[in-house]
Amino acid sequence: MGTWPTSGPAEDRPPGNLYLVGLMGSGKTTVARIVAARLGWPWLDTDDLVQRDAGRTIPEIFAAEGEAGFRRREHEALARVAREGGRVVATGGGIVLLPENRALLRSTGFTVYLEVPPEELHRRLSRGRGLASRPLLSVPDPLGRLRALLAEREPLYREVAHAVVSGRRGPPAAVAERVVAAWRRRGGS
Ligand SMILES: Nc1ncnc2c1ncn2[C@@H]1O[C@H](COP(=O)(O)OP(=O)(O)O)[C@@H](O)[C@H]1O
Ligand SMILES: O=C(O)C1=C[C@@H](OP(=O)(O)O)[C@@H](O)[C@H](O)C1
Ligand SMILES: [Mg+2]
Repeated sequence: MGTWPTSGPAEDRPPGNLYLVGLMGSGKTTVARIVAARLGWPWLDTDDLVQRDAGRTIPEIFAAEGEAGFRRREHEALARVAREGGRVVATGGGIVLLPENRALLRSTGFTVYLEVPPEELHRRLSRGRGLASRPLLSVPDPLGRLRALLAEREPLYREVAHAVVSGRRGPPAAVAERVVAAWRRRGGS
């Protein structure tokens, strides 16, 4: 973990972004909106940008272009957001797979890893379209897949994170408060 530029009063909207990373179901999309409301910043989700640009849903992009096509689009979305700055940014869980994305997350903002165990992710995503809307979890053993993804990605989340926050317990608003607290303490990690 490293430092992040801290010029200006603590509550100013900074030049960089506040990024949320973590596995599918860790609450990135839900928590980003609440953090943004608390800080008075705009927010966005790289998955929304990708879907808007493609004119297709994520399952449709995976079906038509494969995971590699999705990753290319996700990188383009992140690169654009990184140039603009000043937002709370929910990312997709696989954003850390590309080294160029990891470099952007390290250097263009403050990145928080929302840590949640796979069993809790599986519980959350088993409701509604949580599994069906995520192609990597549309498999016979989604919990096994989540465990495998965690083993592969956890070192990458830790590599990019300026702070690690538990997203396991409490409602989304409580998790958002932990993220805001980590952001206010930024610079010392
Ligand atoms: N702190 C939480 N406690 C319980 N459920 C949560 C929490 N945060 C998010 N969820 C639920 O988990 C599911 C996945 O959340 P989402 O924000 O889409 O995660 P991500 O963007 O990281 O995949 C949603 O149904 C959401 O309502
Ligand atoms: O972990 C992943 O590789 C993915 C996570 C998803 O976003 P969430 O993490 O918001 O579910 C979405 O980008 C896509 O289905 C791939
Ligand atoms: Mg999301």
